Amino acid sequence: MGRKNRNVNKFAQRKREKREQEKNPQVKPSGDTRKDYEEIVRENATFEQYYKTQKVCPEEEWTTFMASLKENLPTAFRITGSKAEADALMKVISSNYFSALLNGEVKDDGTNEIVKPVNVPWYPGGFAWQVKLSRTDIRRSETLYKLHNFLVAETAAGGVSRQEQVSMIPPVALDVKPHHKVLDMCAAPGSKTAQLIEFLQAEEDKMPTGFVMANDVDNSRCYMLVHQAKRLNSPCIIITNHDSAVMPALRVTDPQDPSKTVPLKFDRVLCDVPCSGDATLRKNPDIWLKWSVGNGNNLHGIQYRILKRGCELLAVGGRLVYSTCSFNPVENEAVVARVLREADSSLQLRDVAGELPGLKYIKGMTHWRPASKDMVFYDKYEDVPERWQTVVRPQMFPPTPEEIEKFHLDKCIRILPHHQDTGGFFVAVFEKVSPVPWTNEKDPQSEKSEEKESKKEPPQKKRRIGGYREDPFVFFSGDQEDVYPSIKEFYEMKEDFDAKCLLTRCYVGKKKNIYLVSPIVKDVLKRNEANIKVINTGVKTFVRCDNKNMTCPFRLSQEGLQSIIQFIGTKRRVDILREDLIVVLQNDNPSTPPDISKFTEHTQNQLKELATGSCVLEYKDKESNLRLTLVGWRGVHSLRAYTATPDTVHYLRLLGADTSKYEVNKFKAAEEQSETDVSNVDAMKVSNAEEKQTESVEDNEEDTQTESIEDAEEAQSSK
Ligand SMILES: C[S@@+](CC[C@H](N)C(=O)[O-])C[C@H]1O[C@@H](n2cnc3c(N)ncnc32)[C@H](O)[C@@H]1O
Repeated sequence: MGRKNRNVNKFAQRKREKREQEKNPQVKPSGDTRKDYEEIVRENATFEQYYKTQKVCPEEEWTTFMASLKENLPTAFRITGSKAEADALMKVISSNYFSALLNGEVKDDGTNEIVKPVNVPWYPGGFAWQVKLSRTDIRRSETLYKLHNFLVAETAAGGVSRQEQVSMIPPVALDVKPHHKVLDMCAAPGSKTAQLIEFLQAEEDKMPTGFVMANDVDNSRCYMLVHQAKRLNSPCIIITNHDSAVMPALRVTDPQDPSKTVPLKFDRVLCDVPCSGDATLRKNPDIWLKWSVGNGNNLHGIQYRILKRGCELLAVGGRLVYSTCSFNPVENEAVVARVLREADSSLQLRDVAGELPGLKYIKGMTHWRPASKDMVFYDKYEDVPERWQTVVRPQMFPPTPEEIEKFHLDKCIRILPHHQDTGGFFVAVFEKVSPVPWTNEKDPQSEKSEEKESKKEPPQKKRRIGGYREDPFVFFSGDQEDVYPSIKEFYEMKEDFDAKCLLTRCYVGKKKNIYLVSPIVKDVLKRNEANIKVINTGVKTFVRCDNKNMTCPFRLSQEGLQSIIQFIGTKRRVDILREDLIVVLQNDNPSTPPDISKFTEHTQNQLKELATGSCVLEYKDKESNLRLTLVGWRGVHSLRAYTATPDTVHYLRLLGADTSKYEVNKFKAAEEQSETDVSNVDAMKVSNAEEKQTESVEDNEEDTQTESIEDAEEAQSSK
């Protein structure tokens, strides 16, 4: 029997498939079951019997509950970025991309009702939207081609995150602030991690003092997290690859005495655990075919162990969210109750309904009946036949009347699909009021042994982690570092910038990219080198560009600009006017950058004083407070921006400029193709296949686009 290879490189596999598909558009990429989904009979008698018995839904709502589960899932998305940027994008969406929907031009296929976009009431800032159309509906509608293009491009630029509405709840319930140390225990593919980072970075212009550690046991899925982190350009994220049930104990510098360390405890922990996923039936209809009562039973153990470890790593006074996309009380309340039972009042459930205004839900359950695979239900463990006793465990049973009083499981939140036309979801919010009794959190002896552990010598060469070779993380030694003095001089780096937070990914050889991490991230990495498997960290801040008439061999990188700009002096900054920035962005062909004579006198005067090379283009709209900062390049006679295409379009949109050259109407394109003797049907097929491909990878695949564009531009400008 062949052994399952956990370490298949899914990105490489997808790229191979993409190449295959370009040759033959009829070939479906692996995992693309969308067409099959339309053919799936959305029924499962065992599923119905199980959940009817559990009473997961009030009896009078059962028919609506089941009917809703059989419908396709609406599309939901969030607007990201700073408040001013998100406000500007909201305006653009309402006036340009929602116009067909707001004008009542789009109707629901089934009910023929007019489809209107719904603002999600409980999402902070009103930045989340839901439209009662599936992704496929939007993709296939000519009326909505602009909205579709917008969603795809803005997802790539990081202006929008497409995410199921209910999946947005845990990070909001976690209430993350910029100073929090946050652990996301089961993070991949990373939609919630992205939200955590957004909340952490809520204060524009300030580097957060907290950080997010995003962990996943699956090595290849960790690279989906790398993609998310890259979109958000954060110096405050560490991606790790551990079984979170045995997540290592980490240490940080003692703030009272920097010569010592203290255990790292997290202010916020997210346990979005692996689950049977049966509340995602609307998005994943194949679950109708394979649902079994055994799935939930089998997952209870690992869910409990992850939650328990999360509670250990949580700081006293901190908050932990446990969530699943399952309806099953064995995966939900039973896990919560099991940990509360062991916690002996050190943990308490918190009622967060008030923090999610307008969210419809039902309260957590206090009674359920575990079942074995043969669909026999049990009221107590003693009734379970011996052959099922290793599967149906005593801890899966509901709490006693005394425990019901004590645990307050009714503070858990259950969302059913018909509540607000979403998938189902379960959320429990814990607060830690004292150390958990099963660990020796107060015992200095145990802390000492942990300290010894984390003081091991760092590995001197690349480590092999889960089958992949990870490049090392090599920190600068400050002003003594060979390349830093030229960077410091060229960009007039301020004295309070800690160059020791810069790092490269090689011990020897020419440094190509220089990354930046925040001081706390650096501390965590340095103090725990020997016992954490770090997959990625740091935001690309400087990129080598030799032969460019520059006294400094490094240009700025757009990814890291936001994090470093506060430390850059005035010499390399250009205060650019709106009309000039539009000229720069609209002339985005790197081989024909706009001539300096094309700009206003205001901008030209500054450029006269600016030596050739990398610079910062700064634009501020006084009325809206919208501030854009872009990496520019002052050529001998020209000025251009160093932005990848999705970012260019994003900035043009924010500036209210014309983006029509990027708004390809694939339906018109297909028509034109059919006129040139290509079958209309075939052209549409190709176009649809390409888009399916984009959609299937957009949330998952590493974003190589920015890199390749930057490389191409670099090649151009070094000519
Ligand atoms: C429900 S998904 C998480 C979704 C993610 N939080 C998001 O919002 O995108 C569960 C994840 O848990 C990971 N996982 C499963 N067992 C794990 C373990 N023992 N430790 C850490 N991660 C685990 C899986 O690889 C999977 O990526």
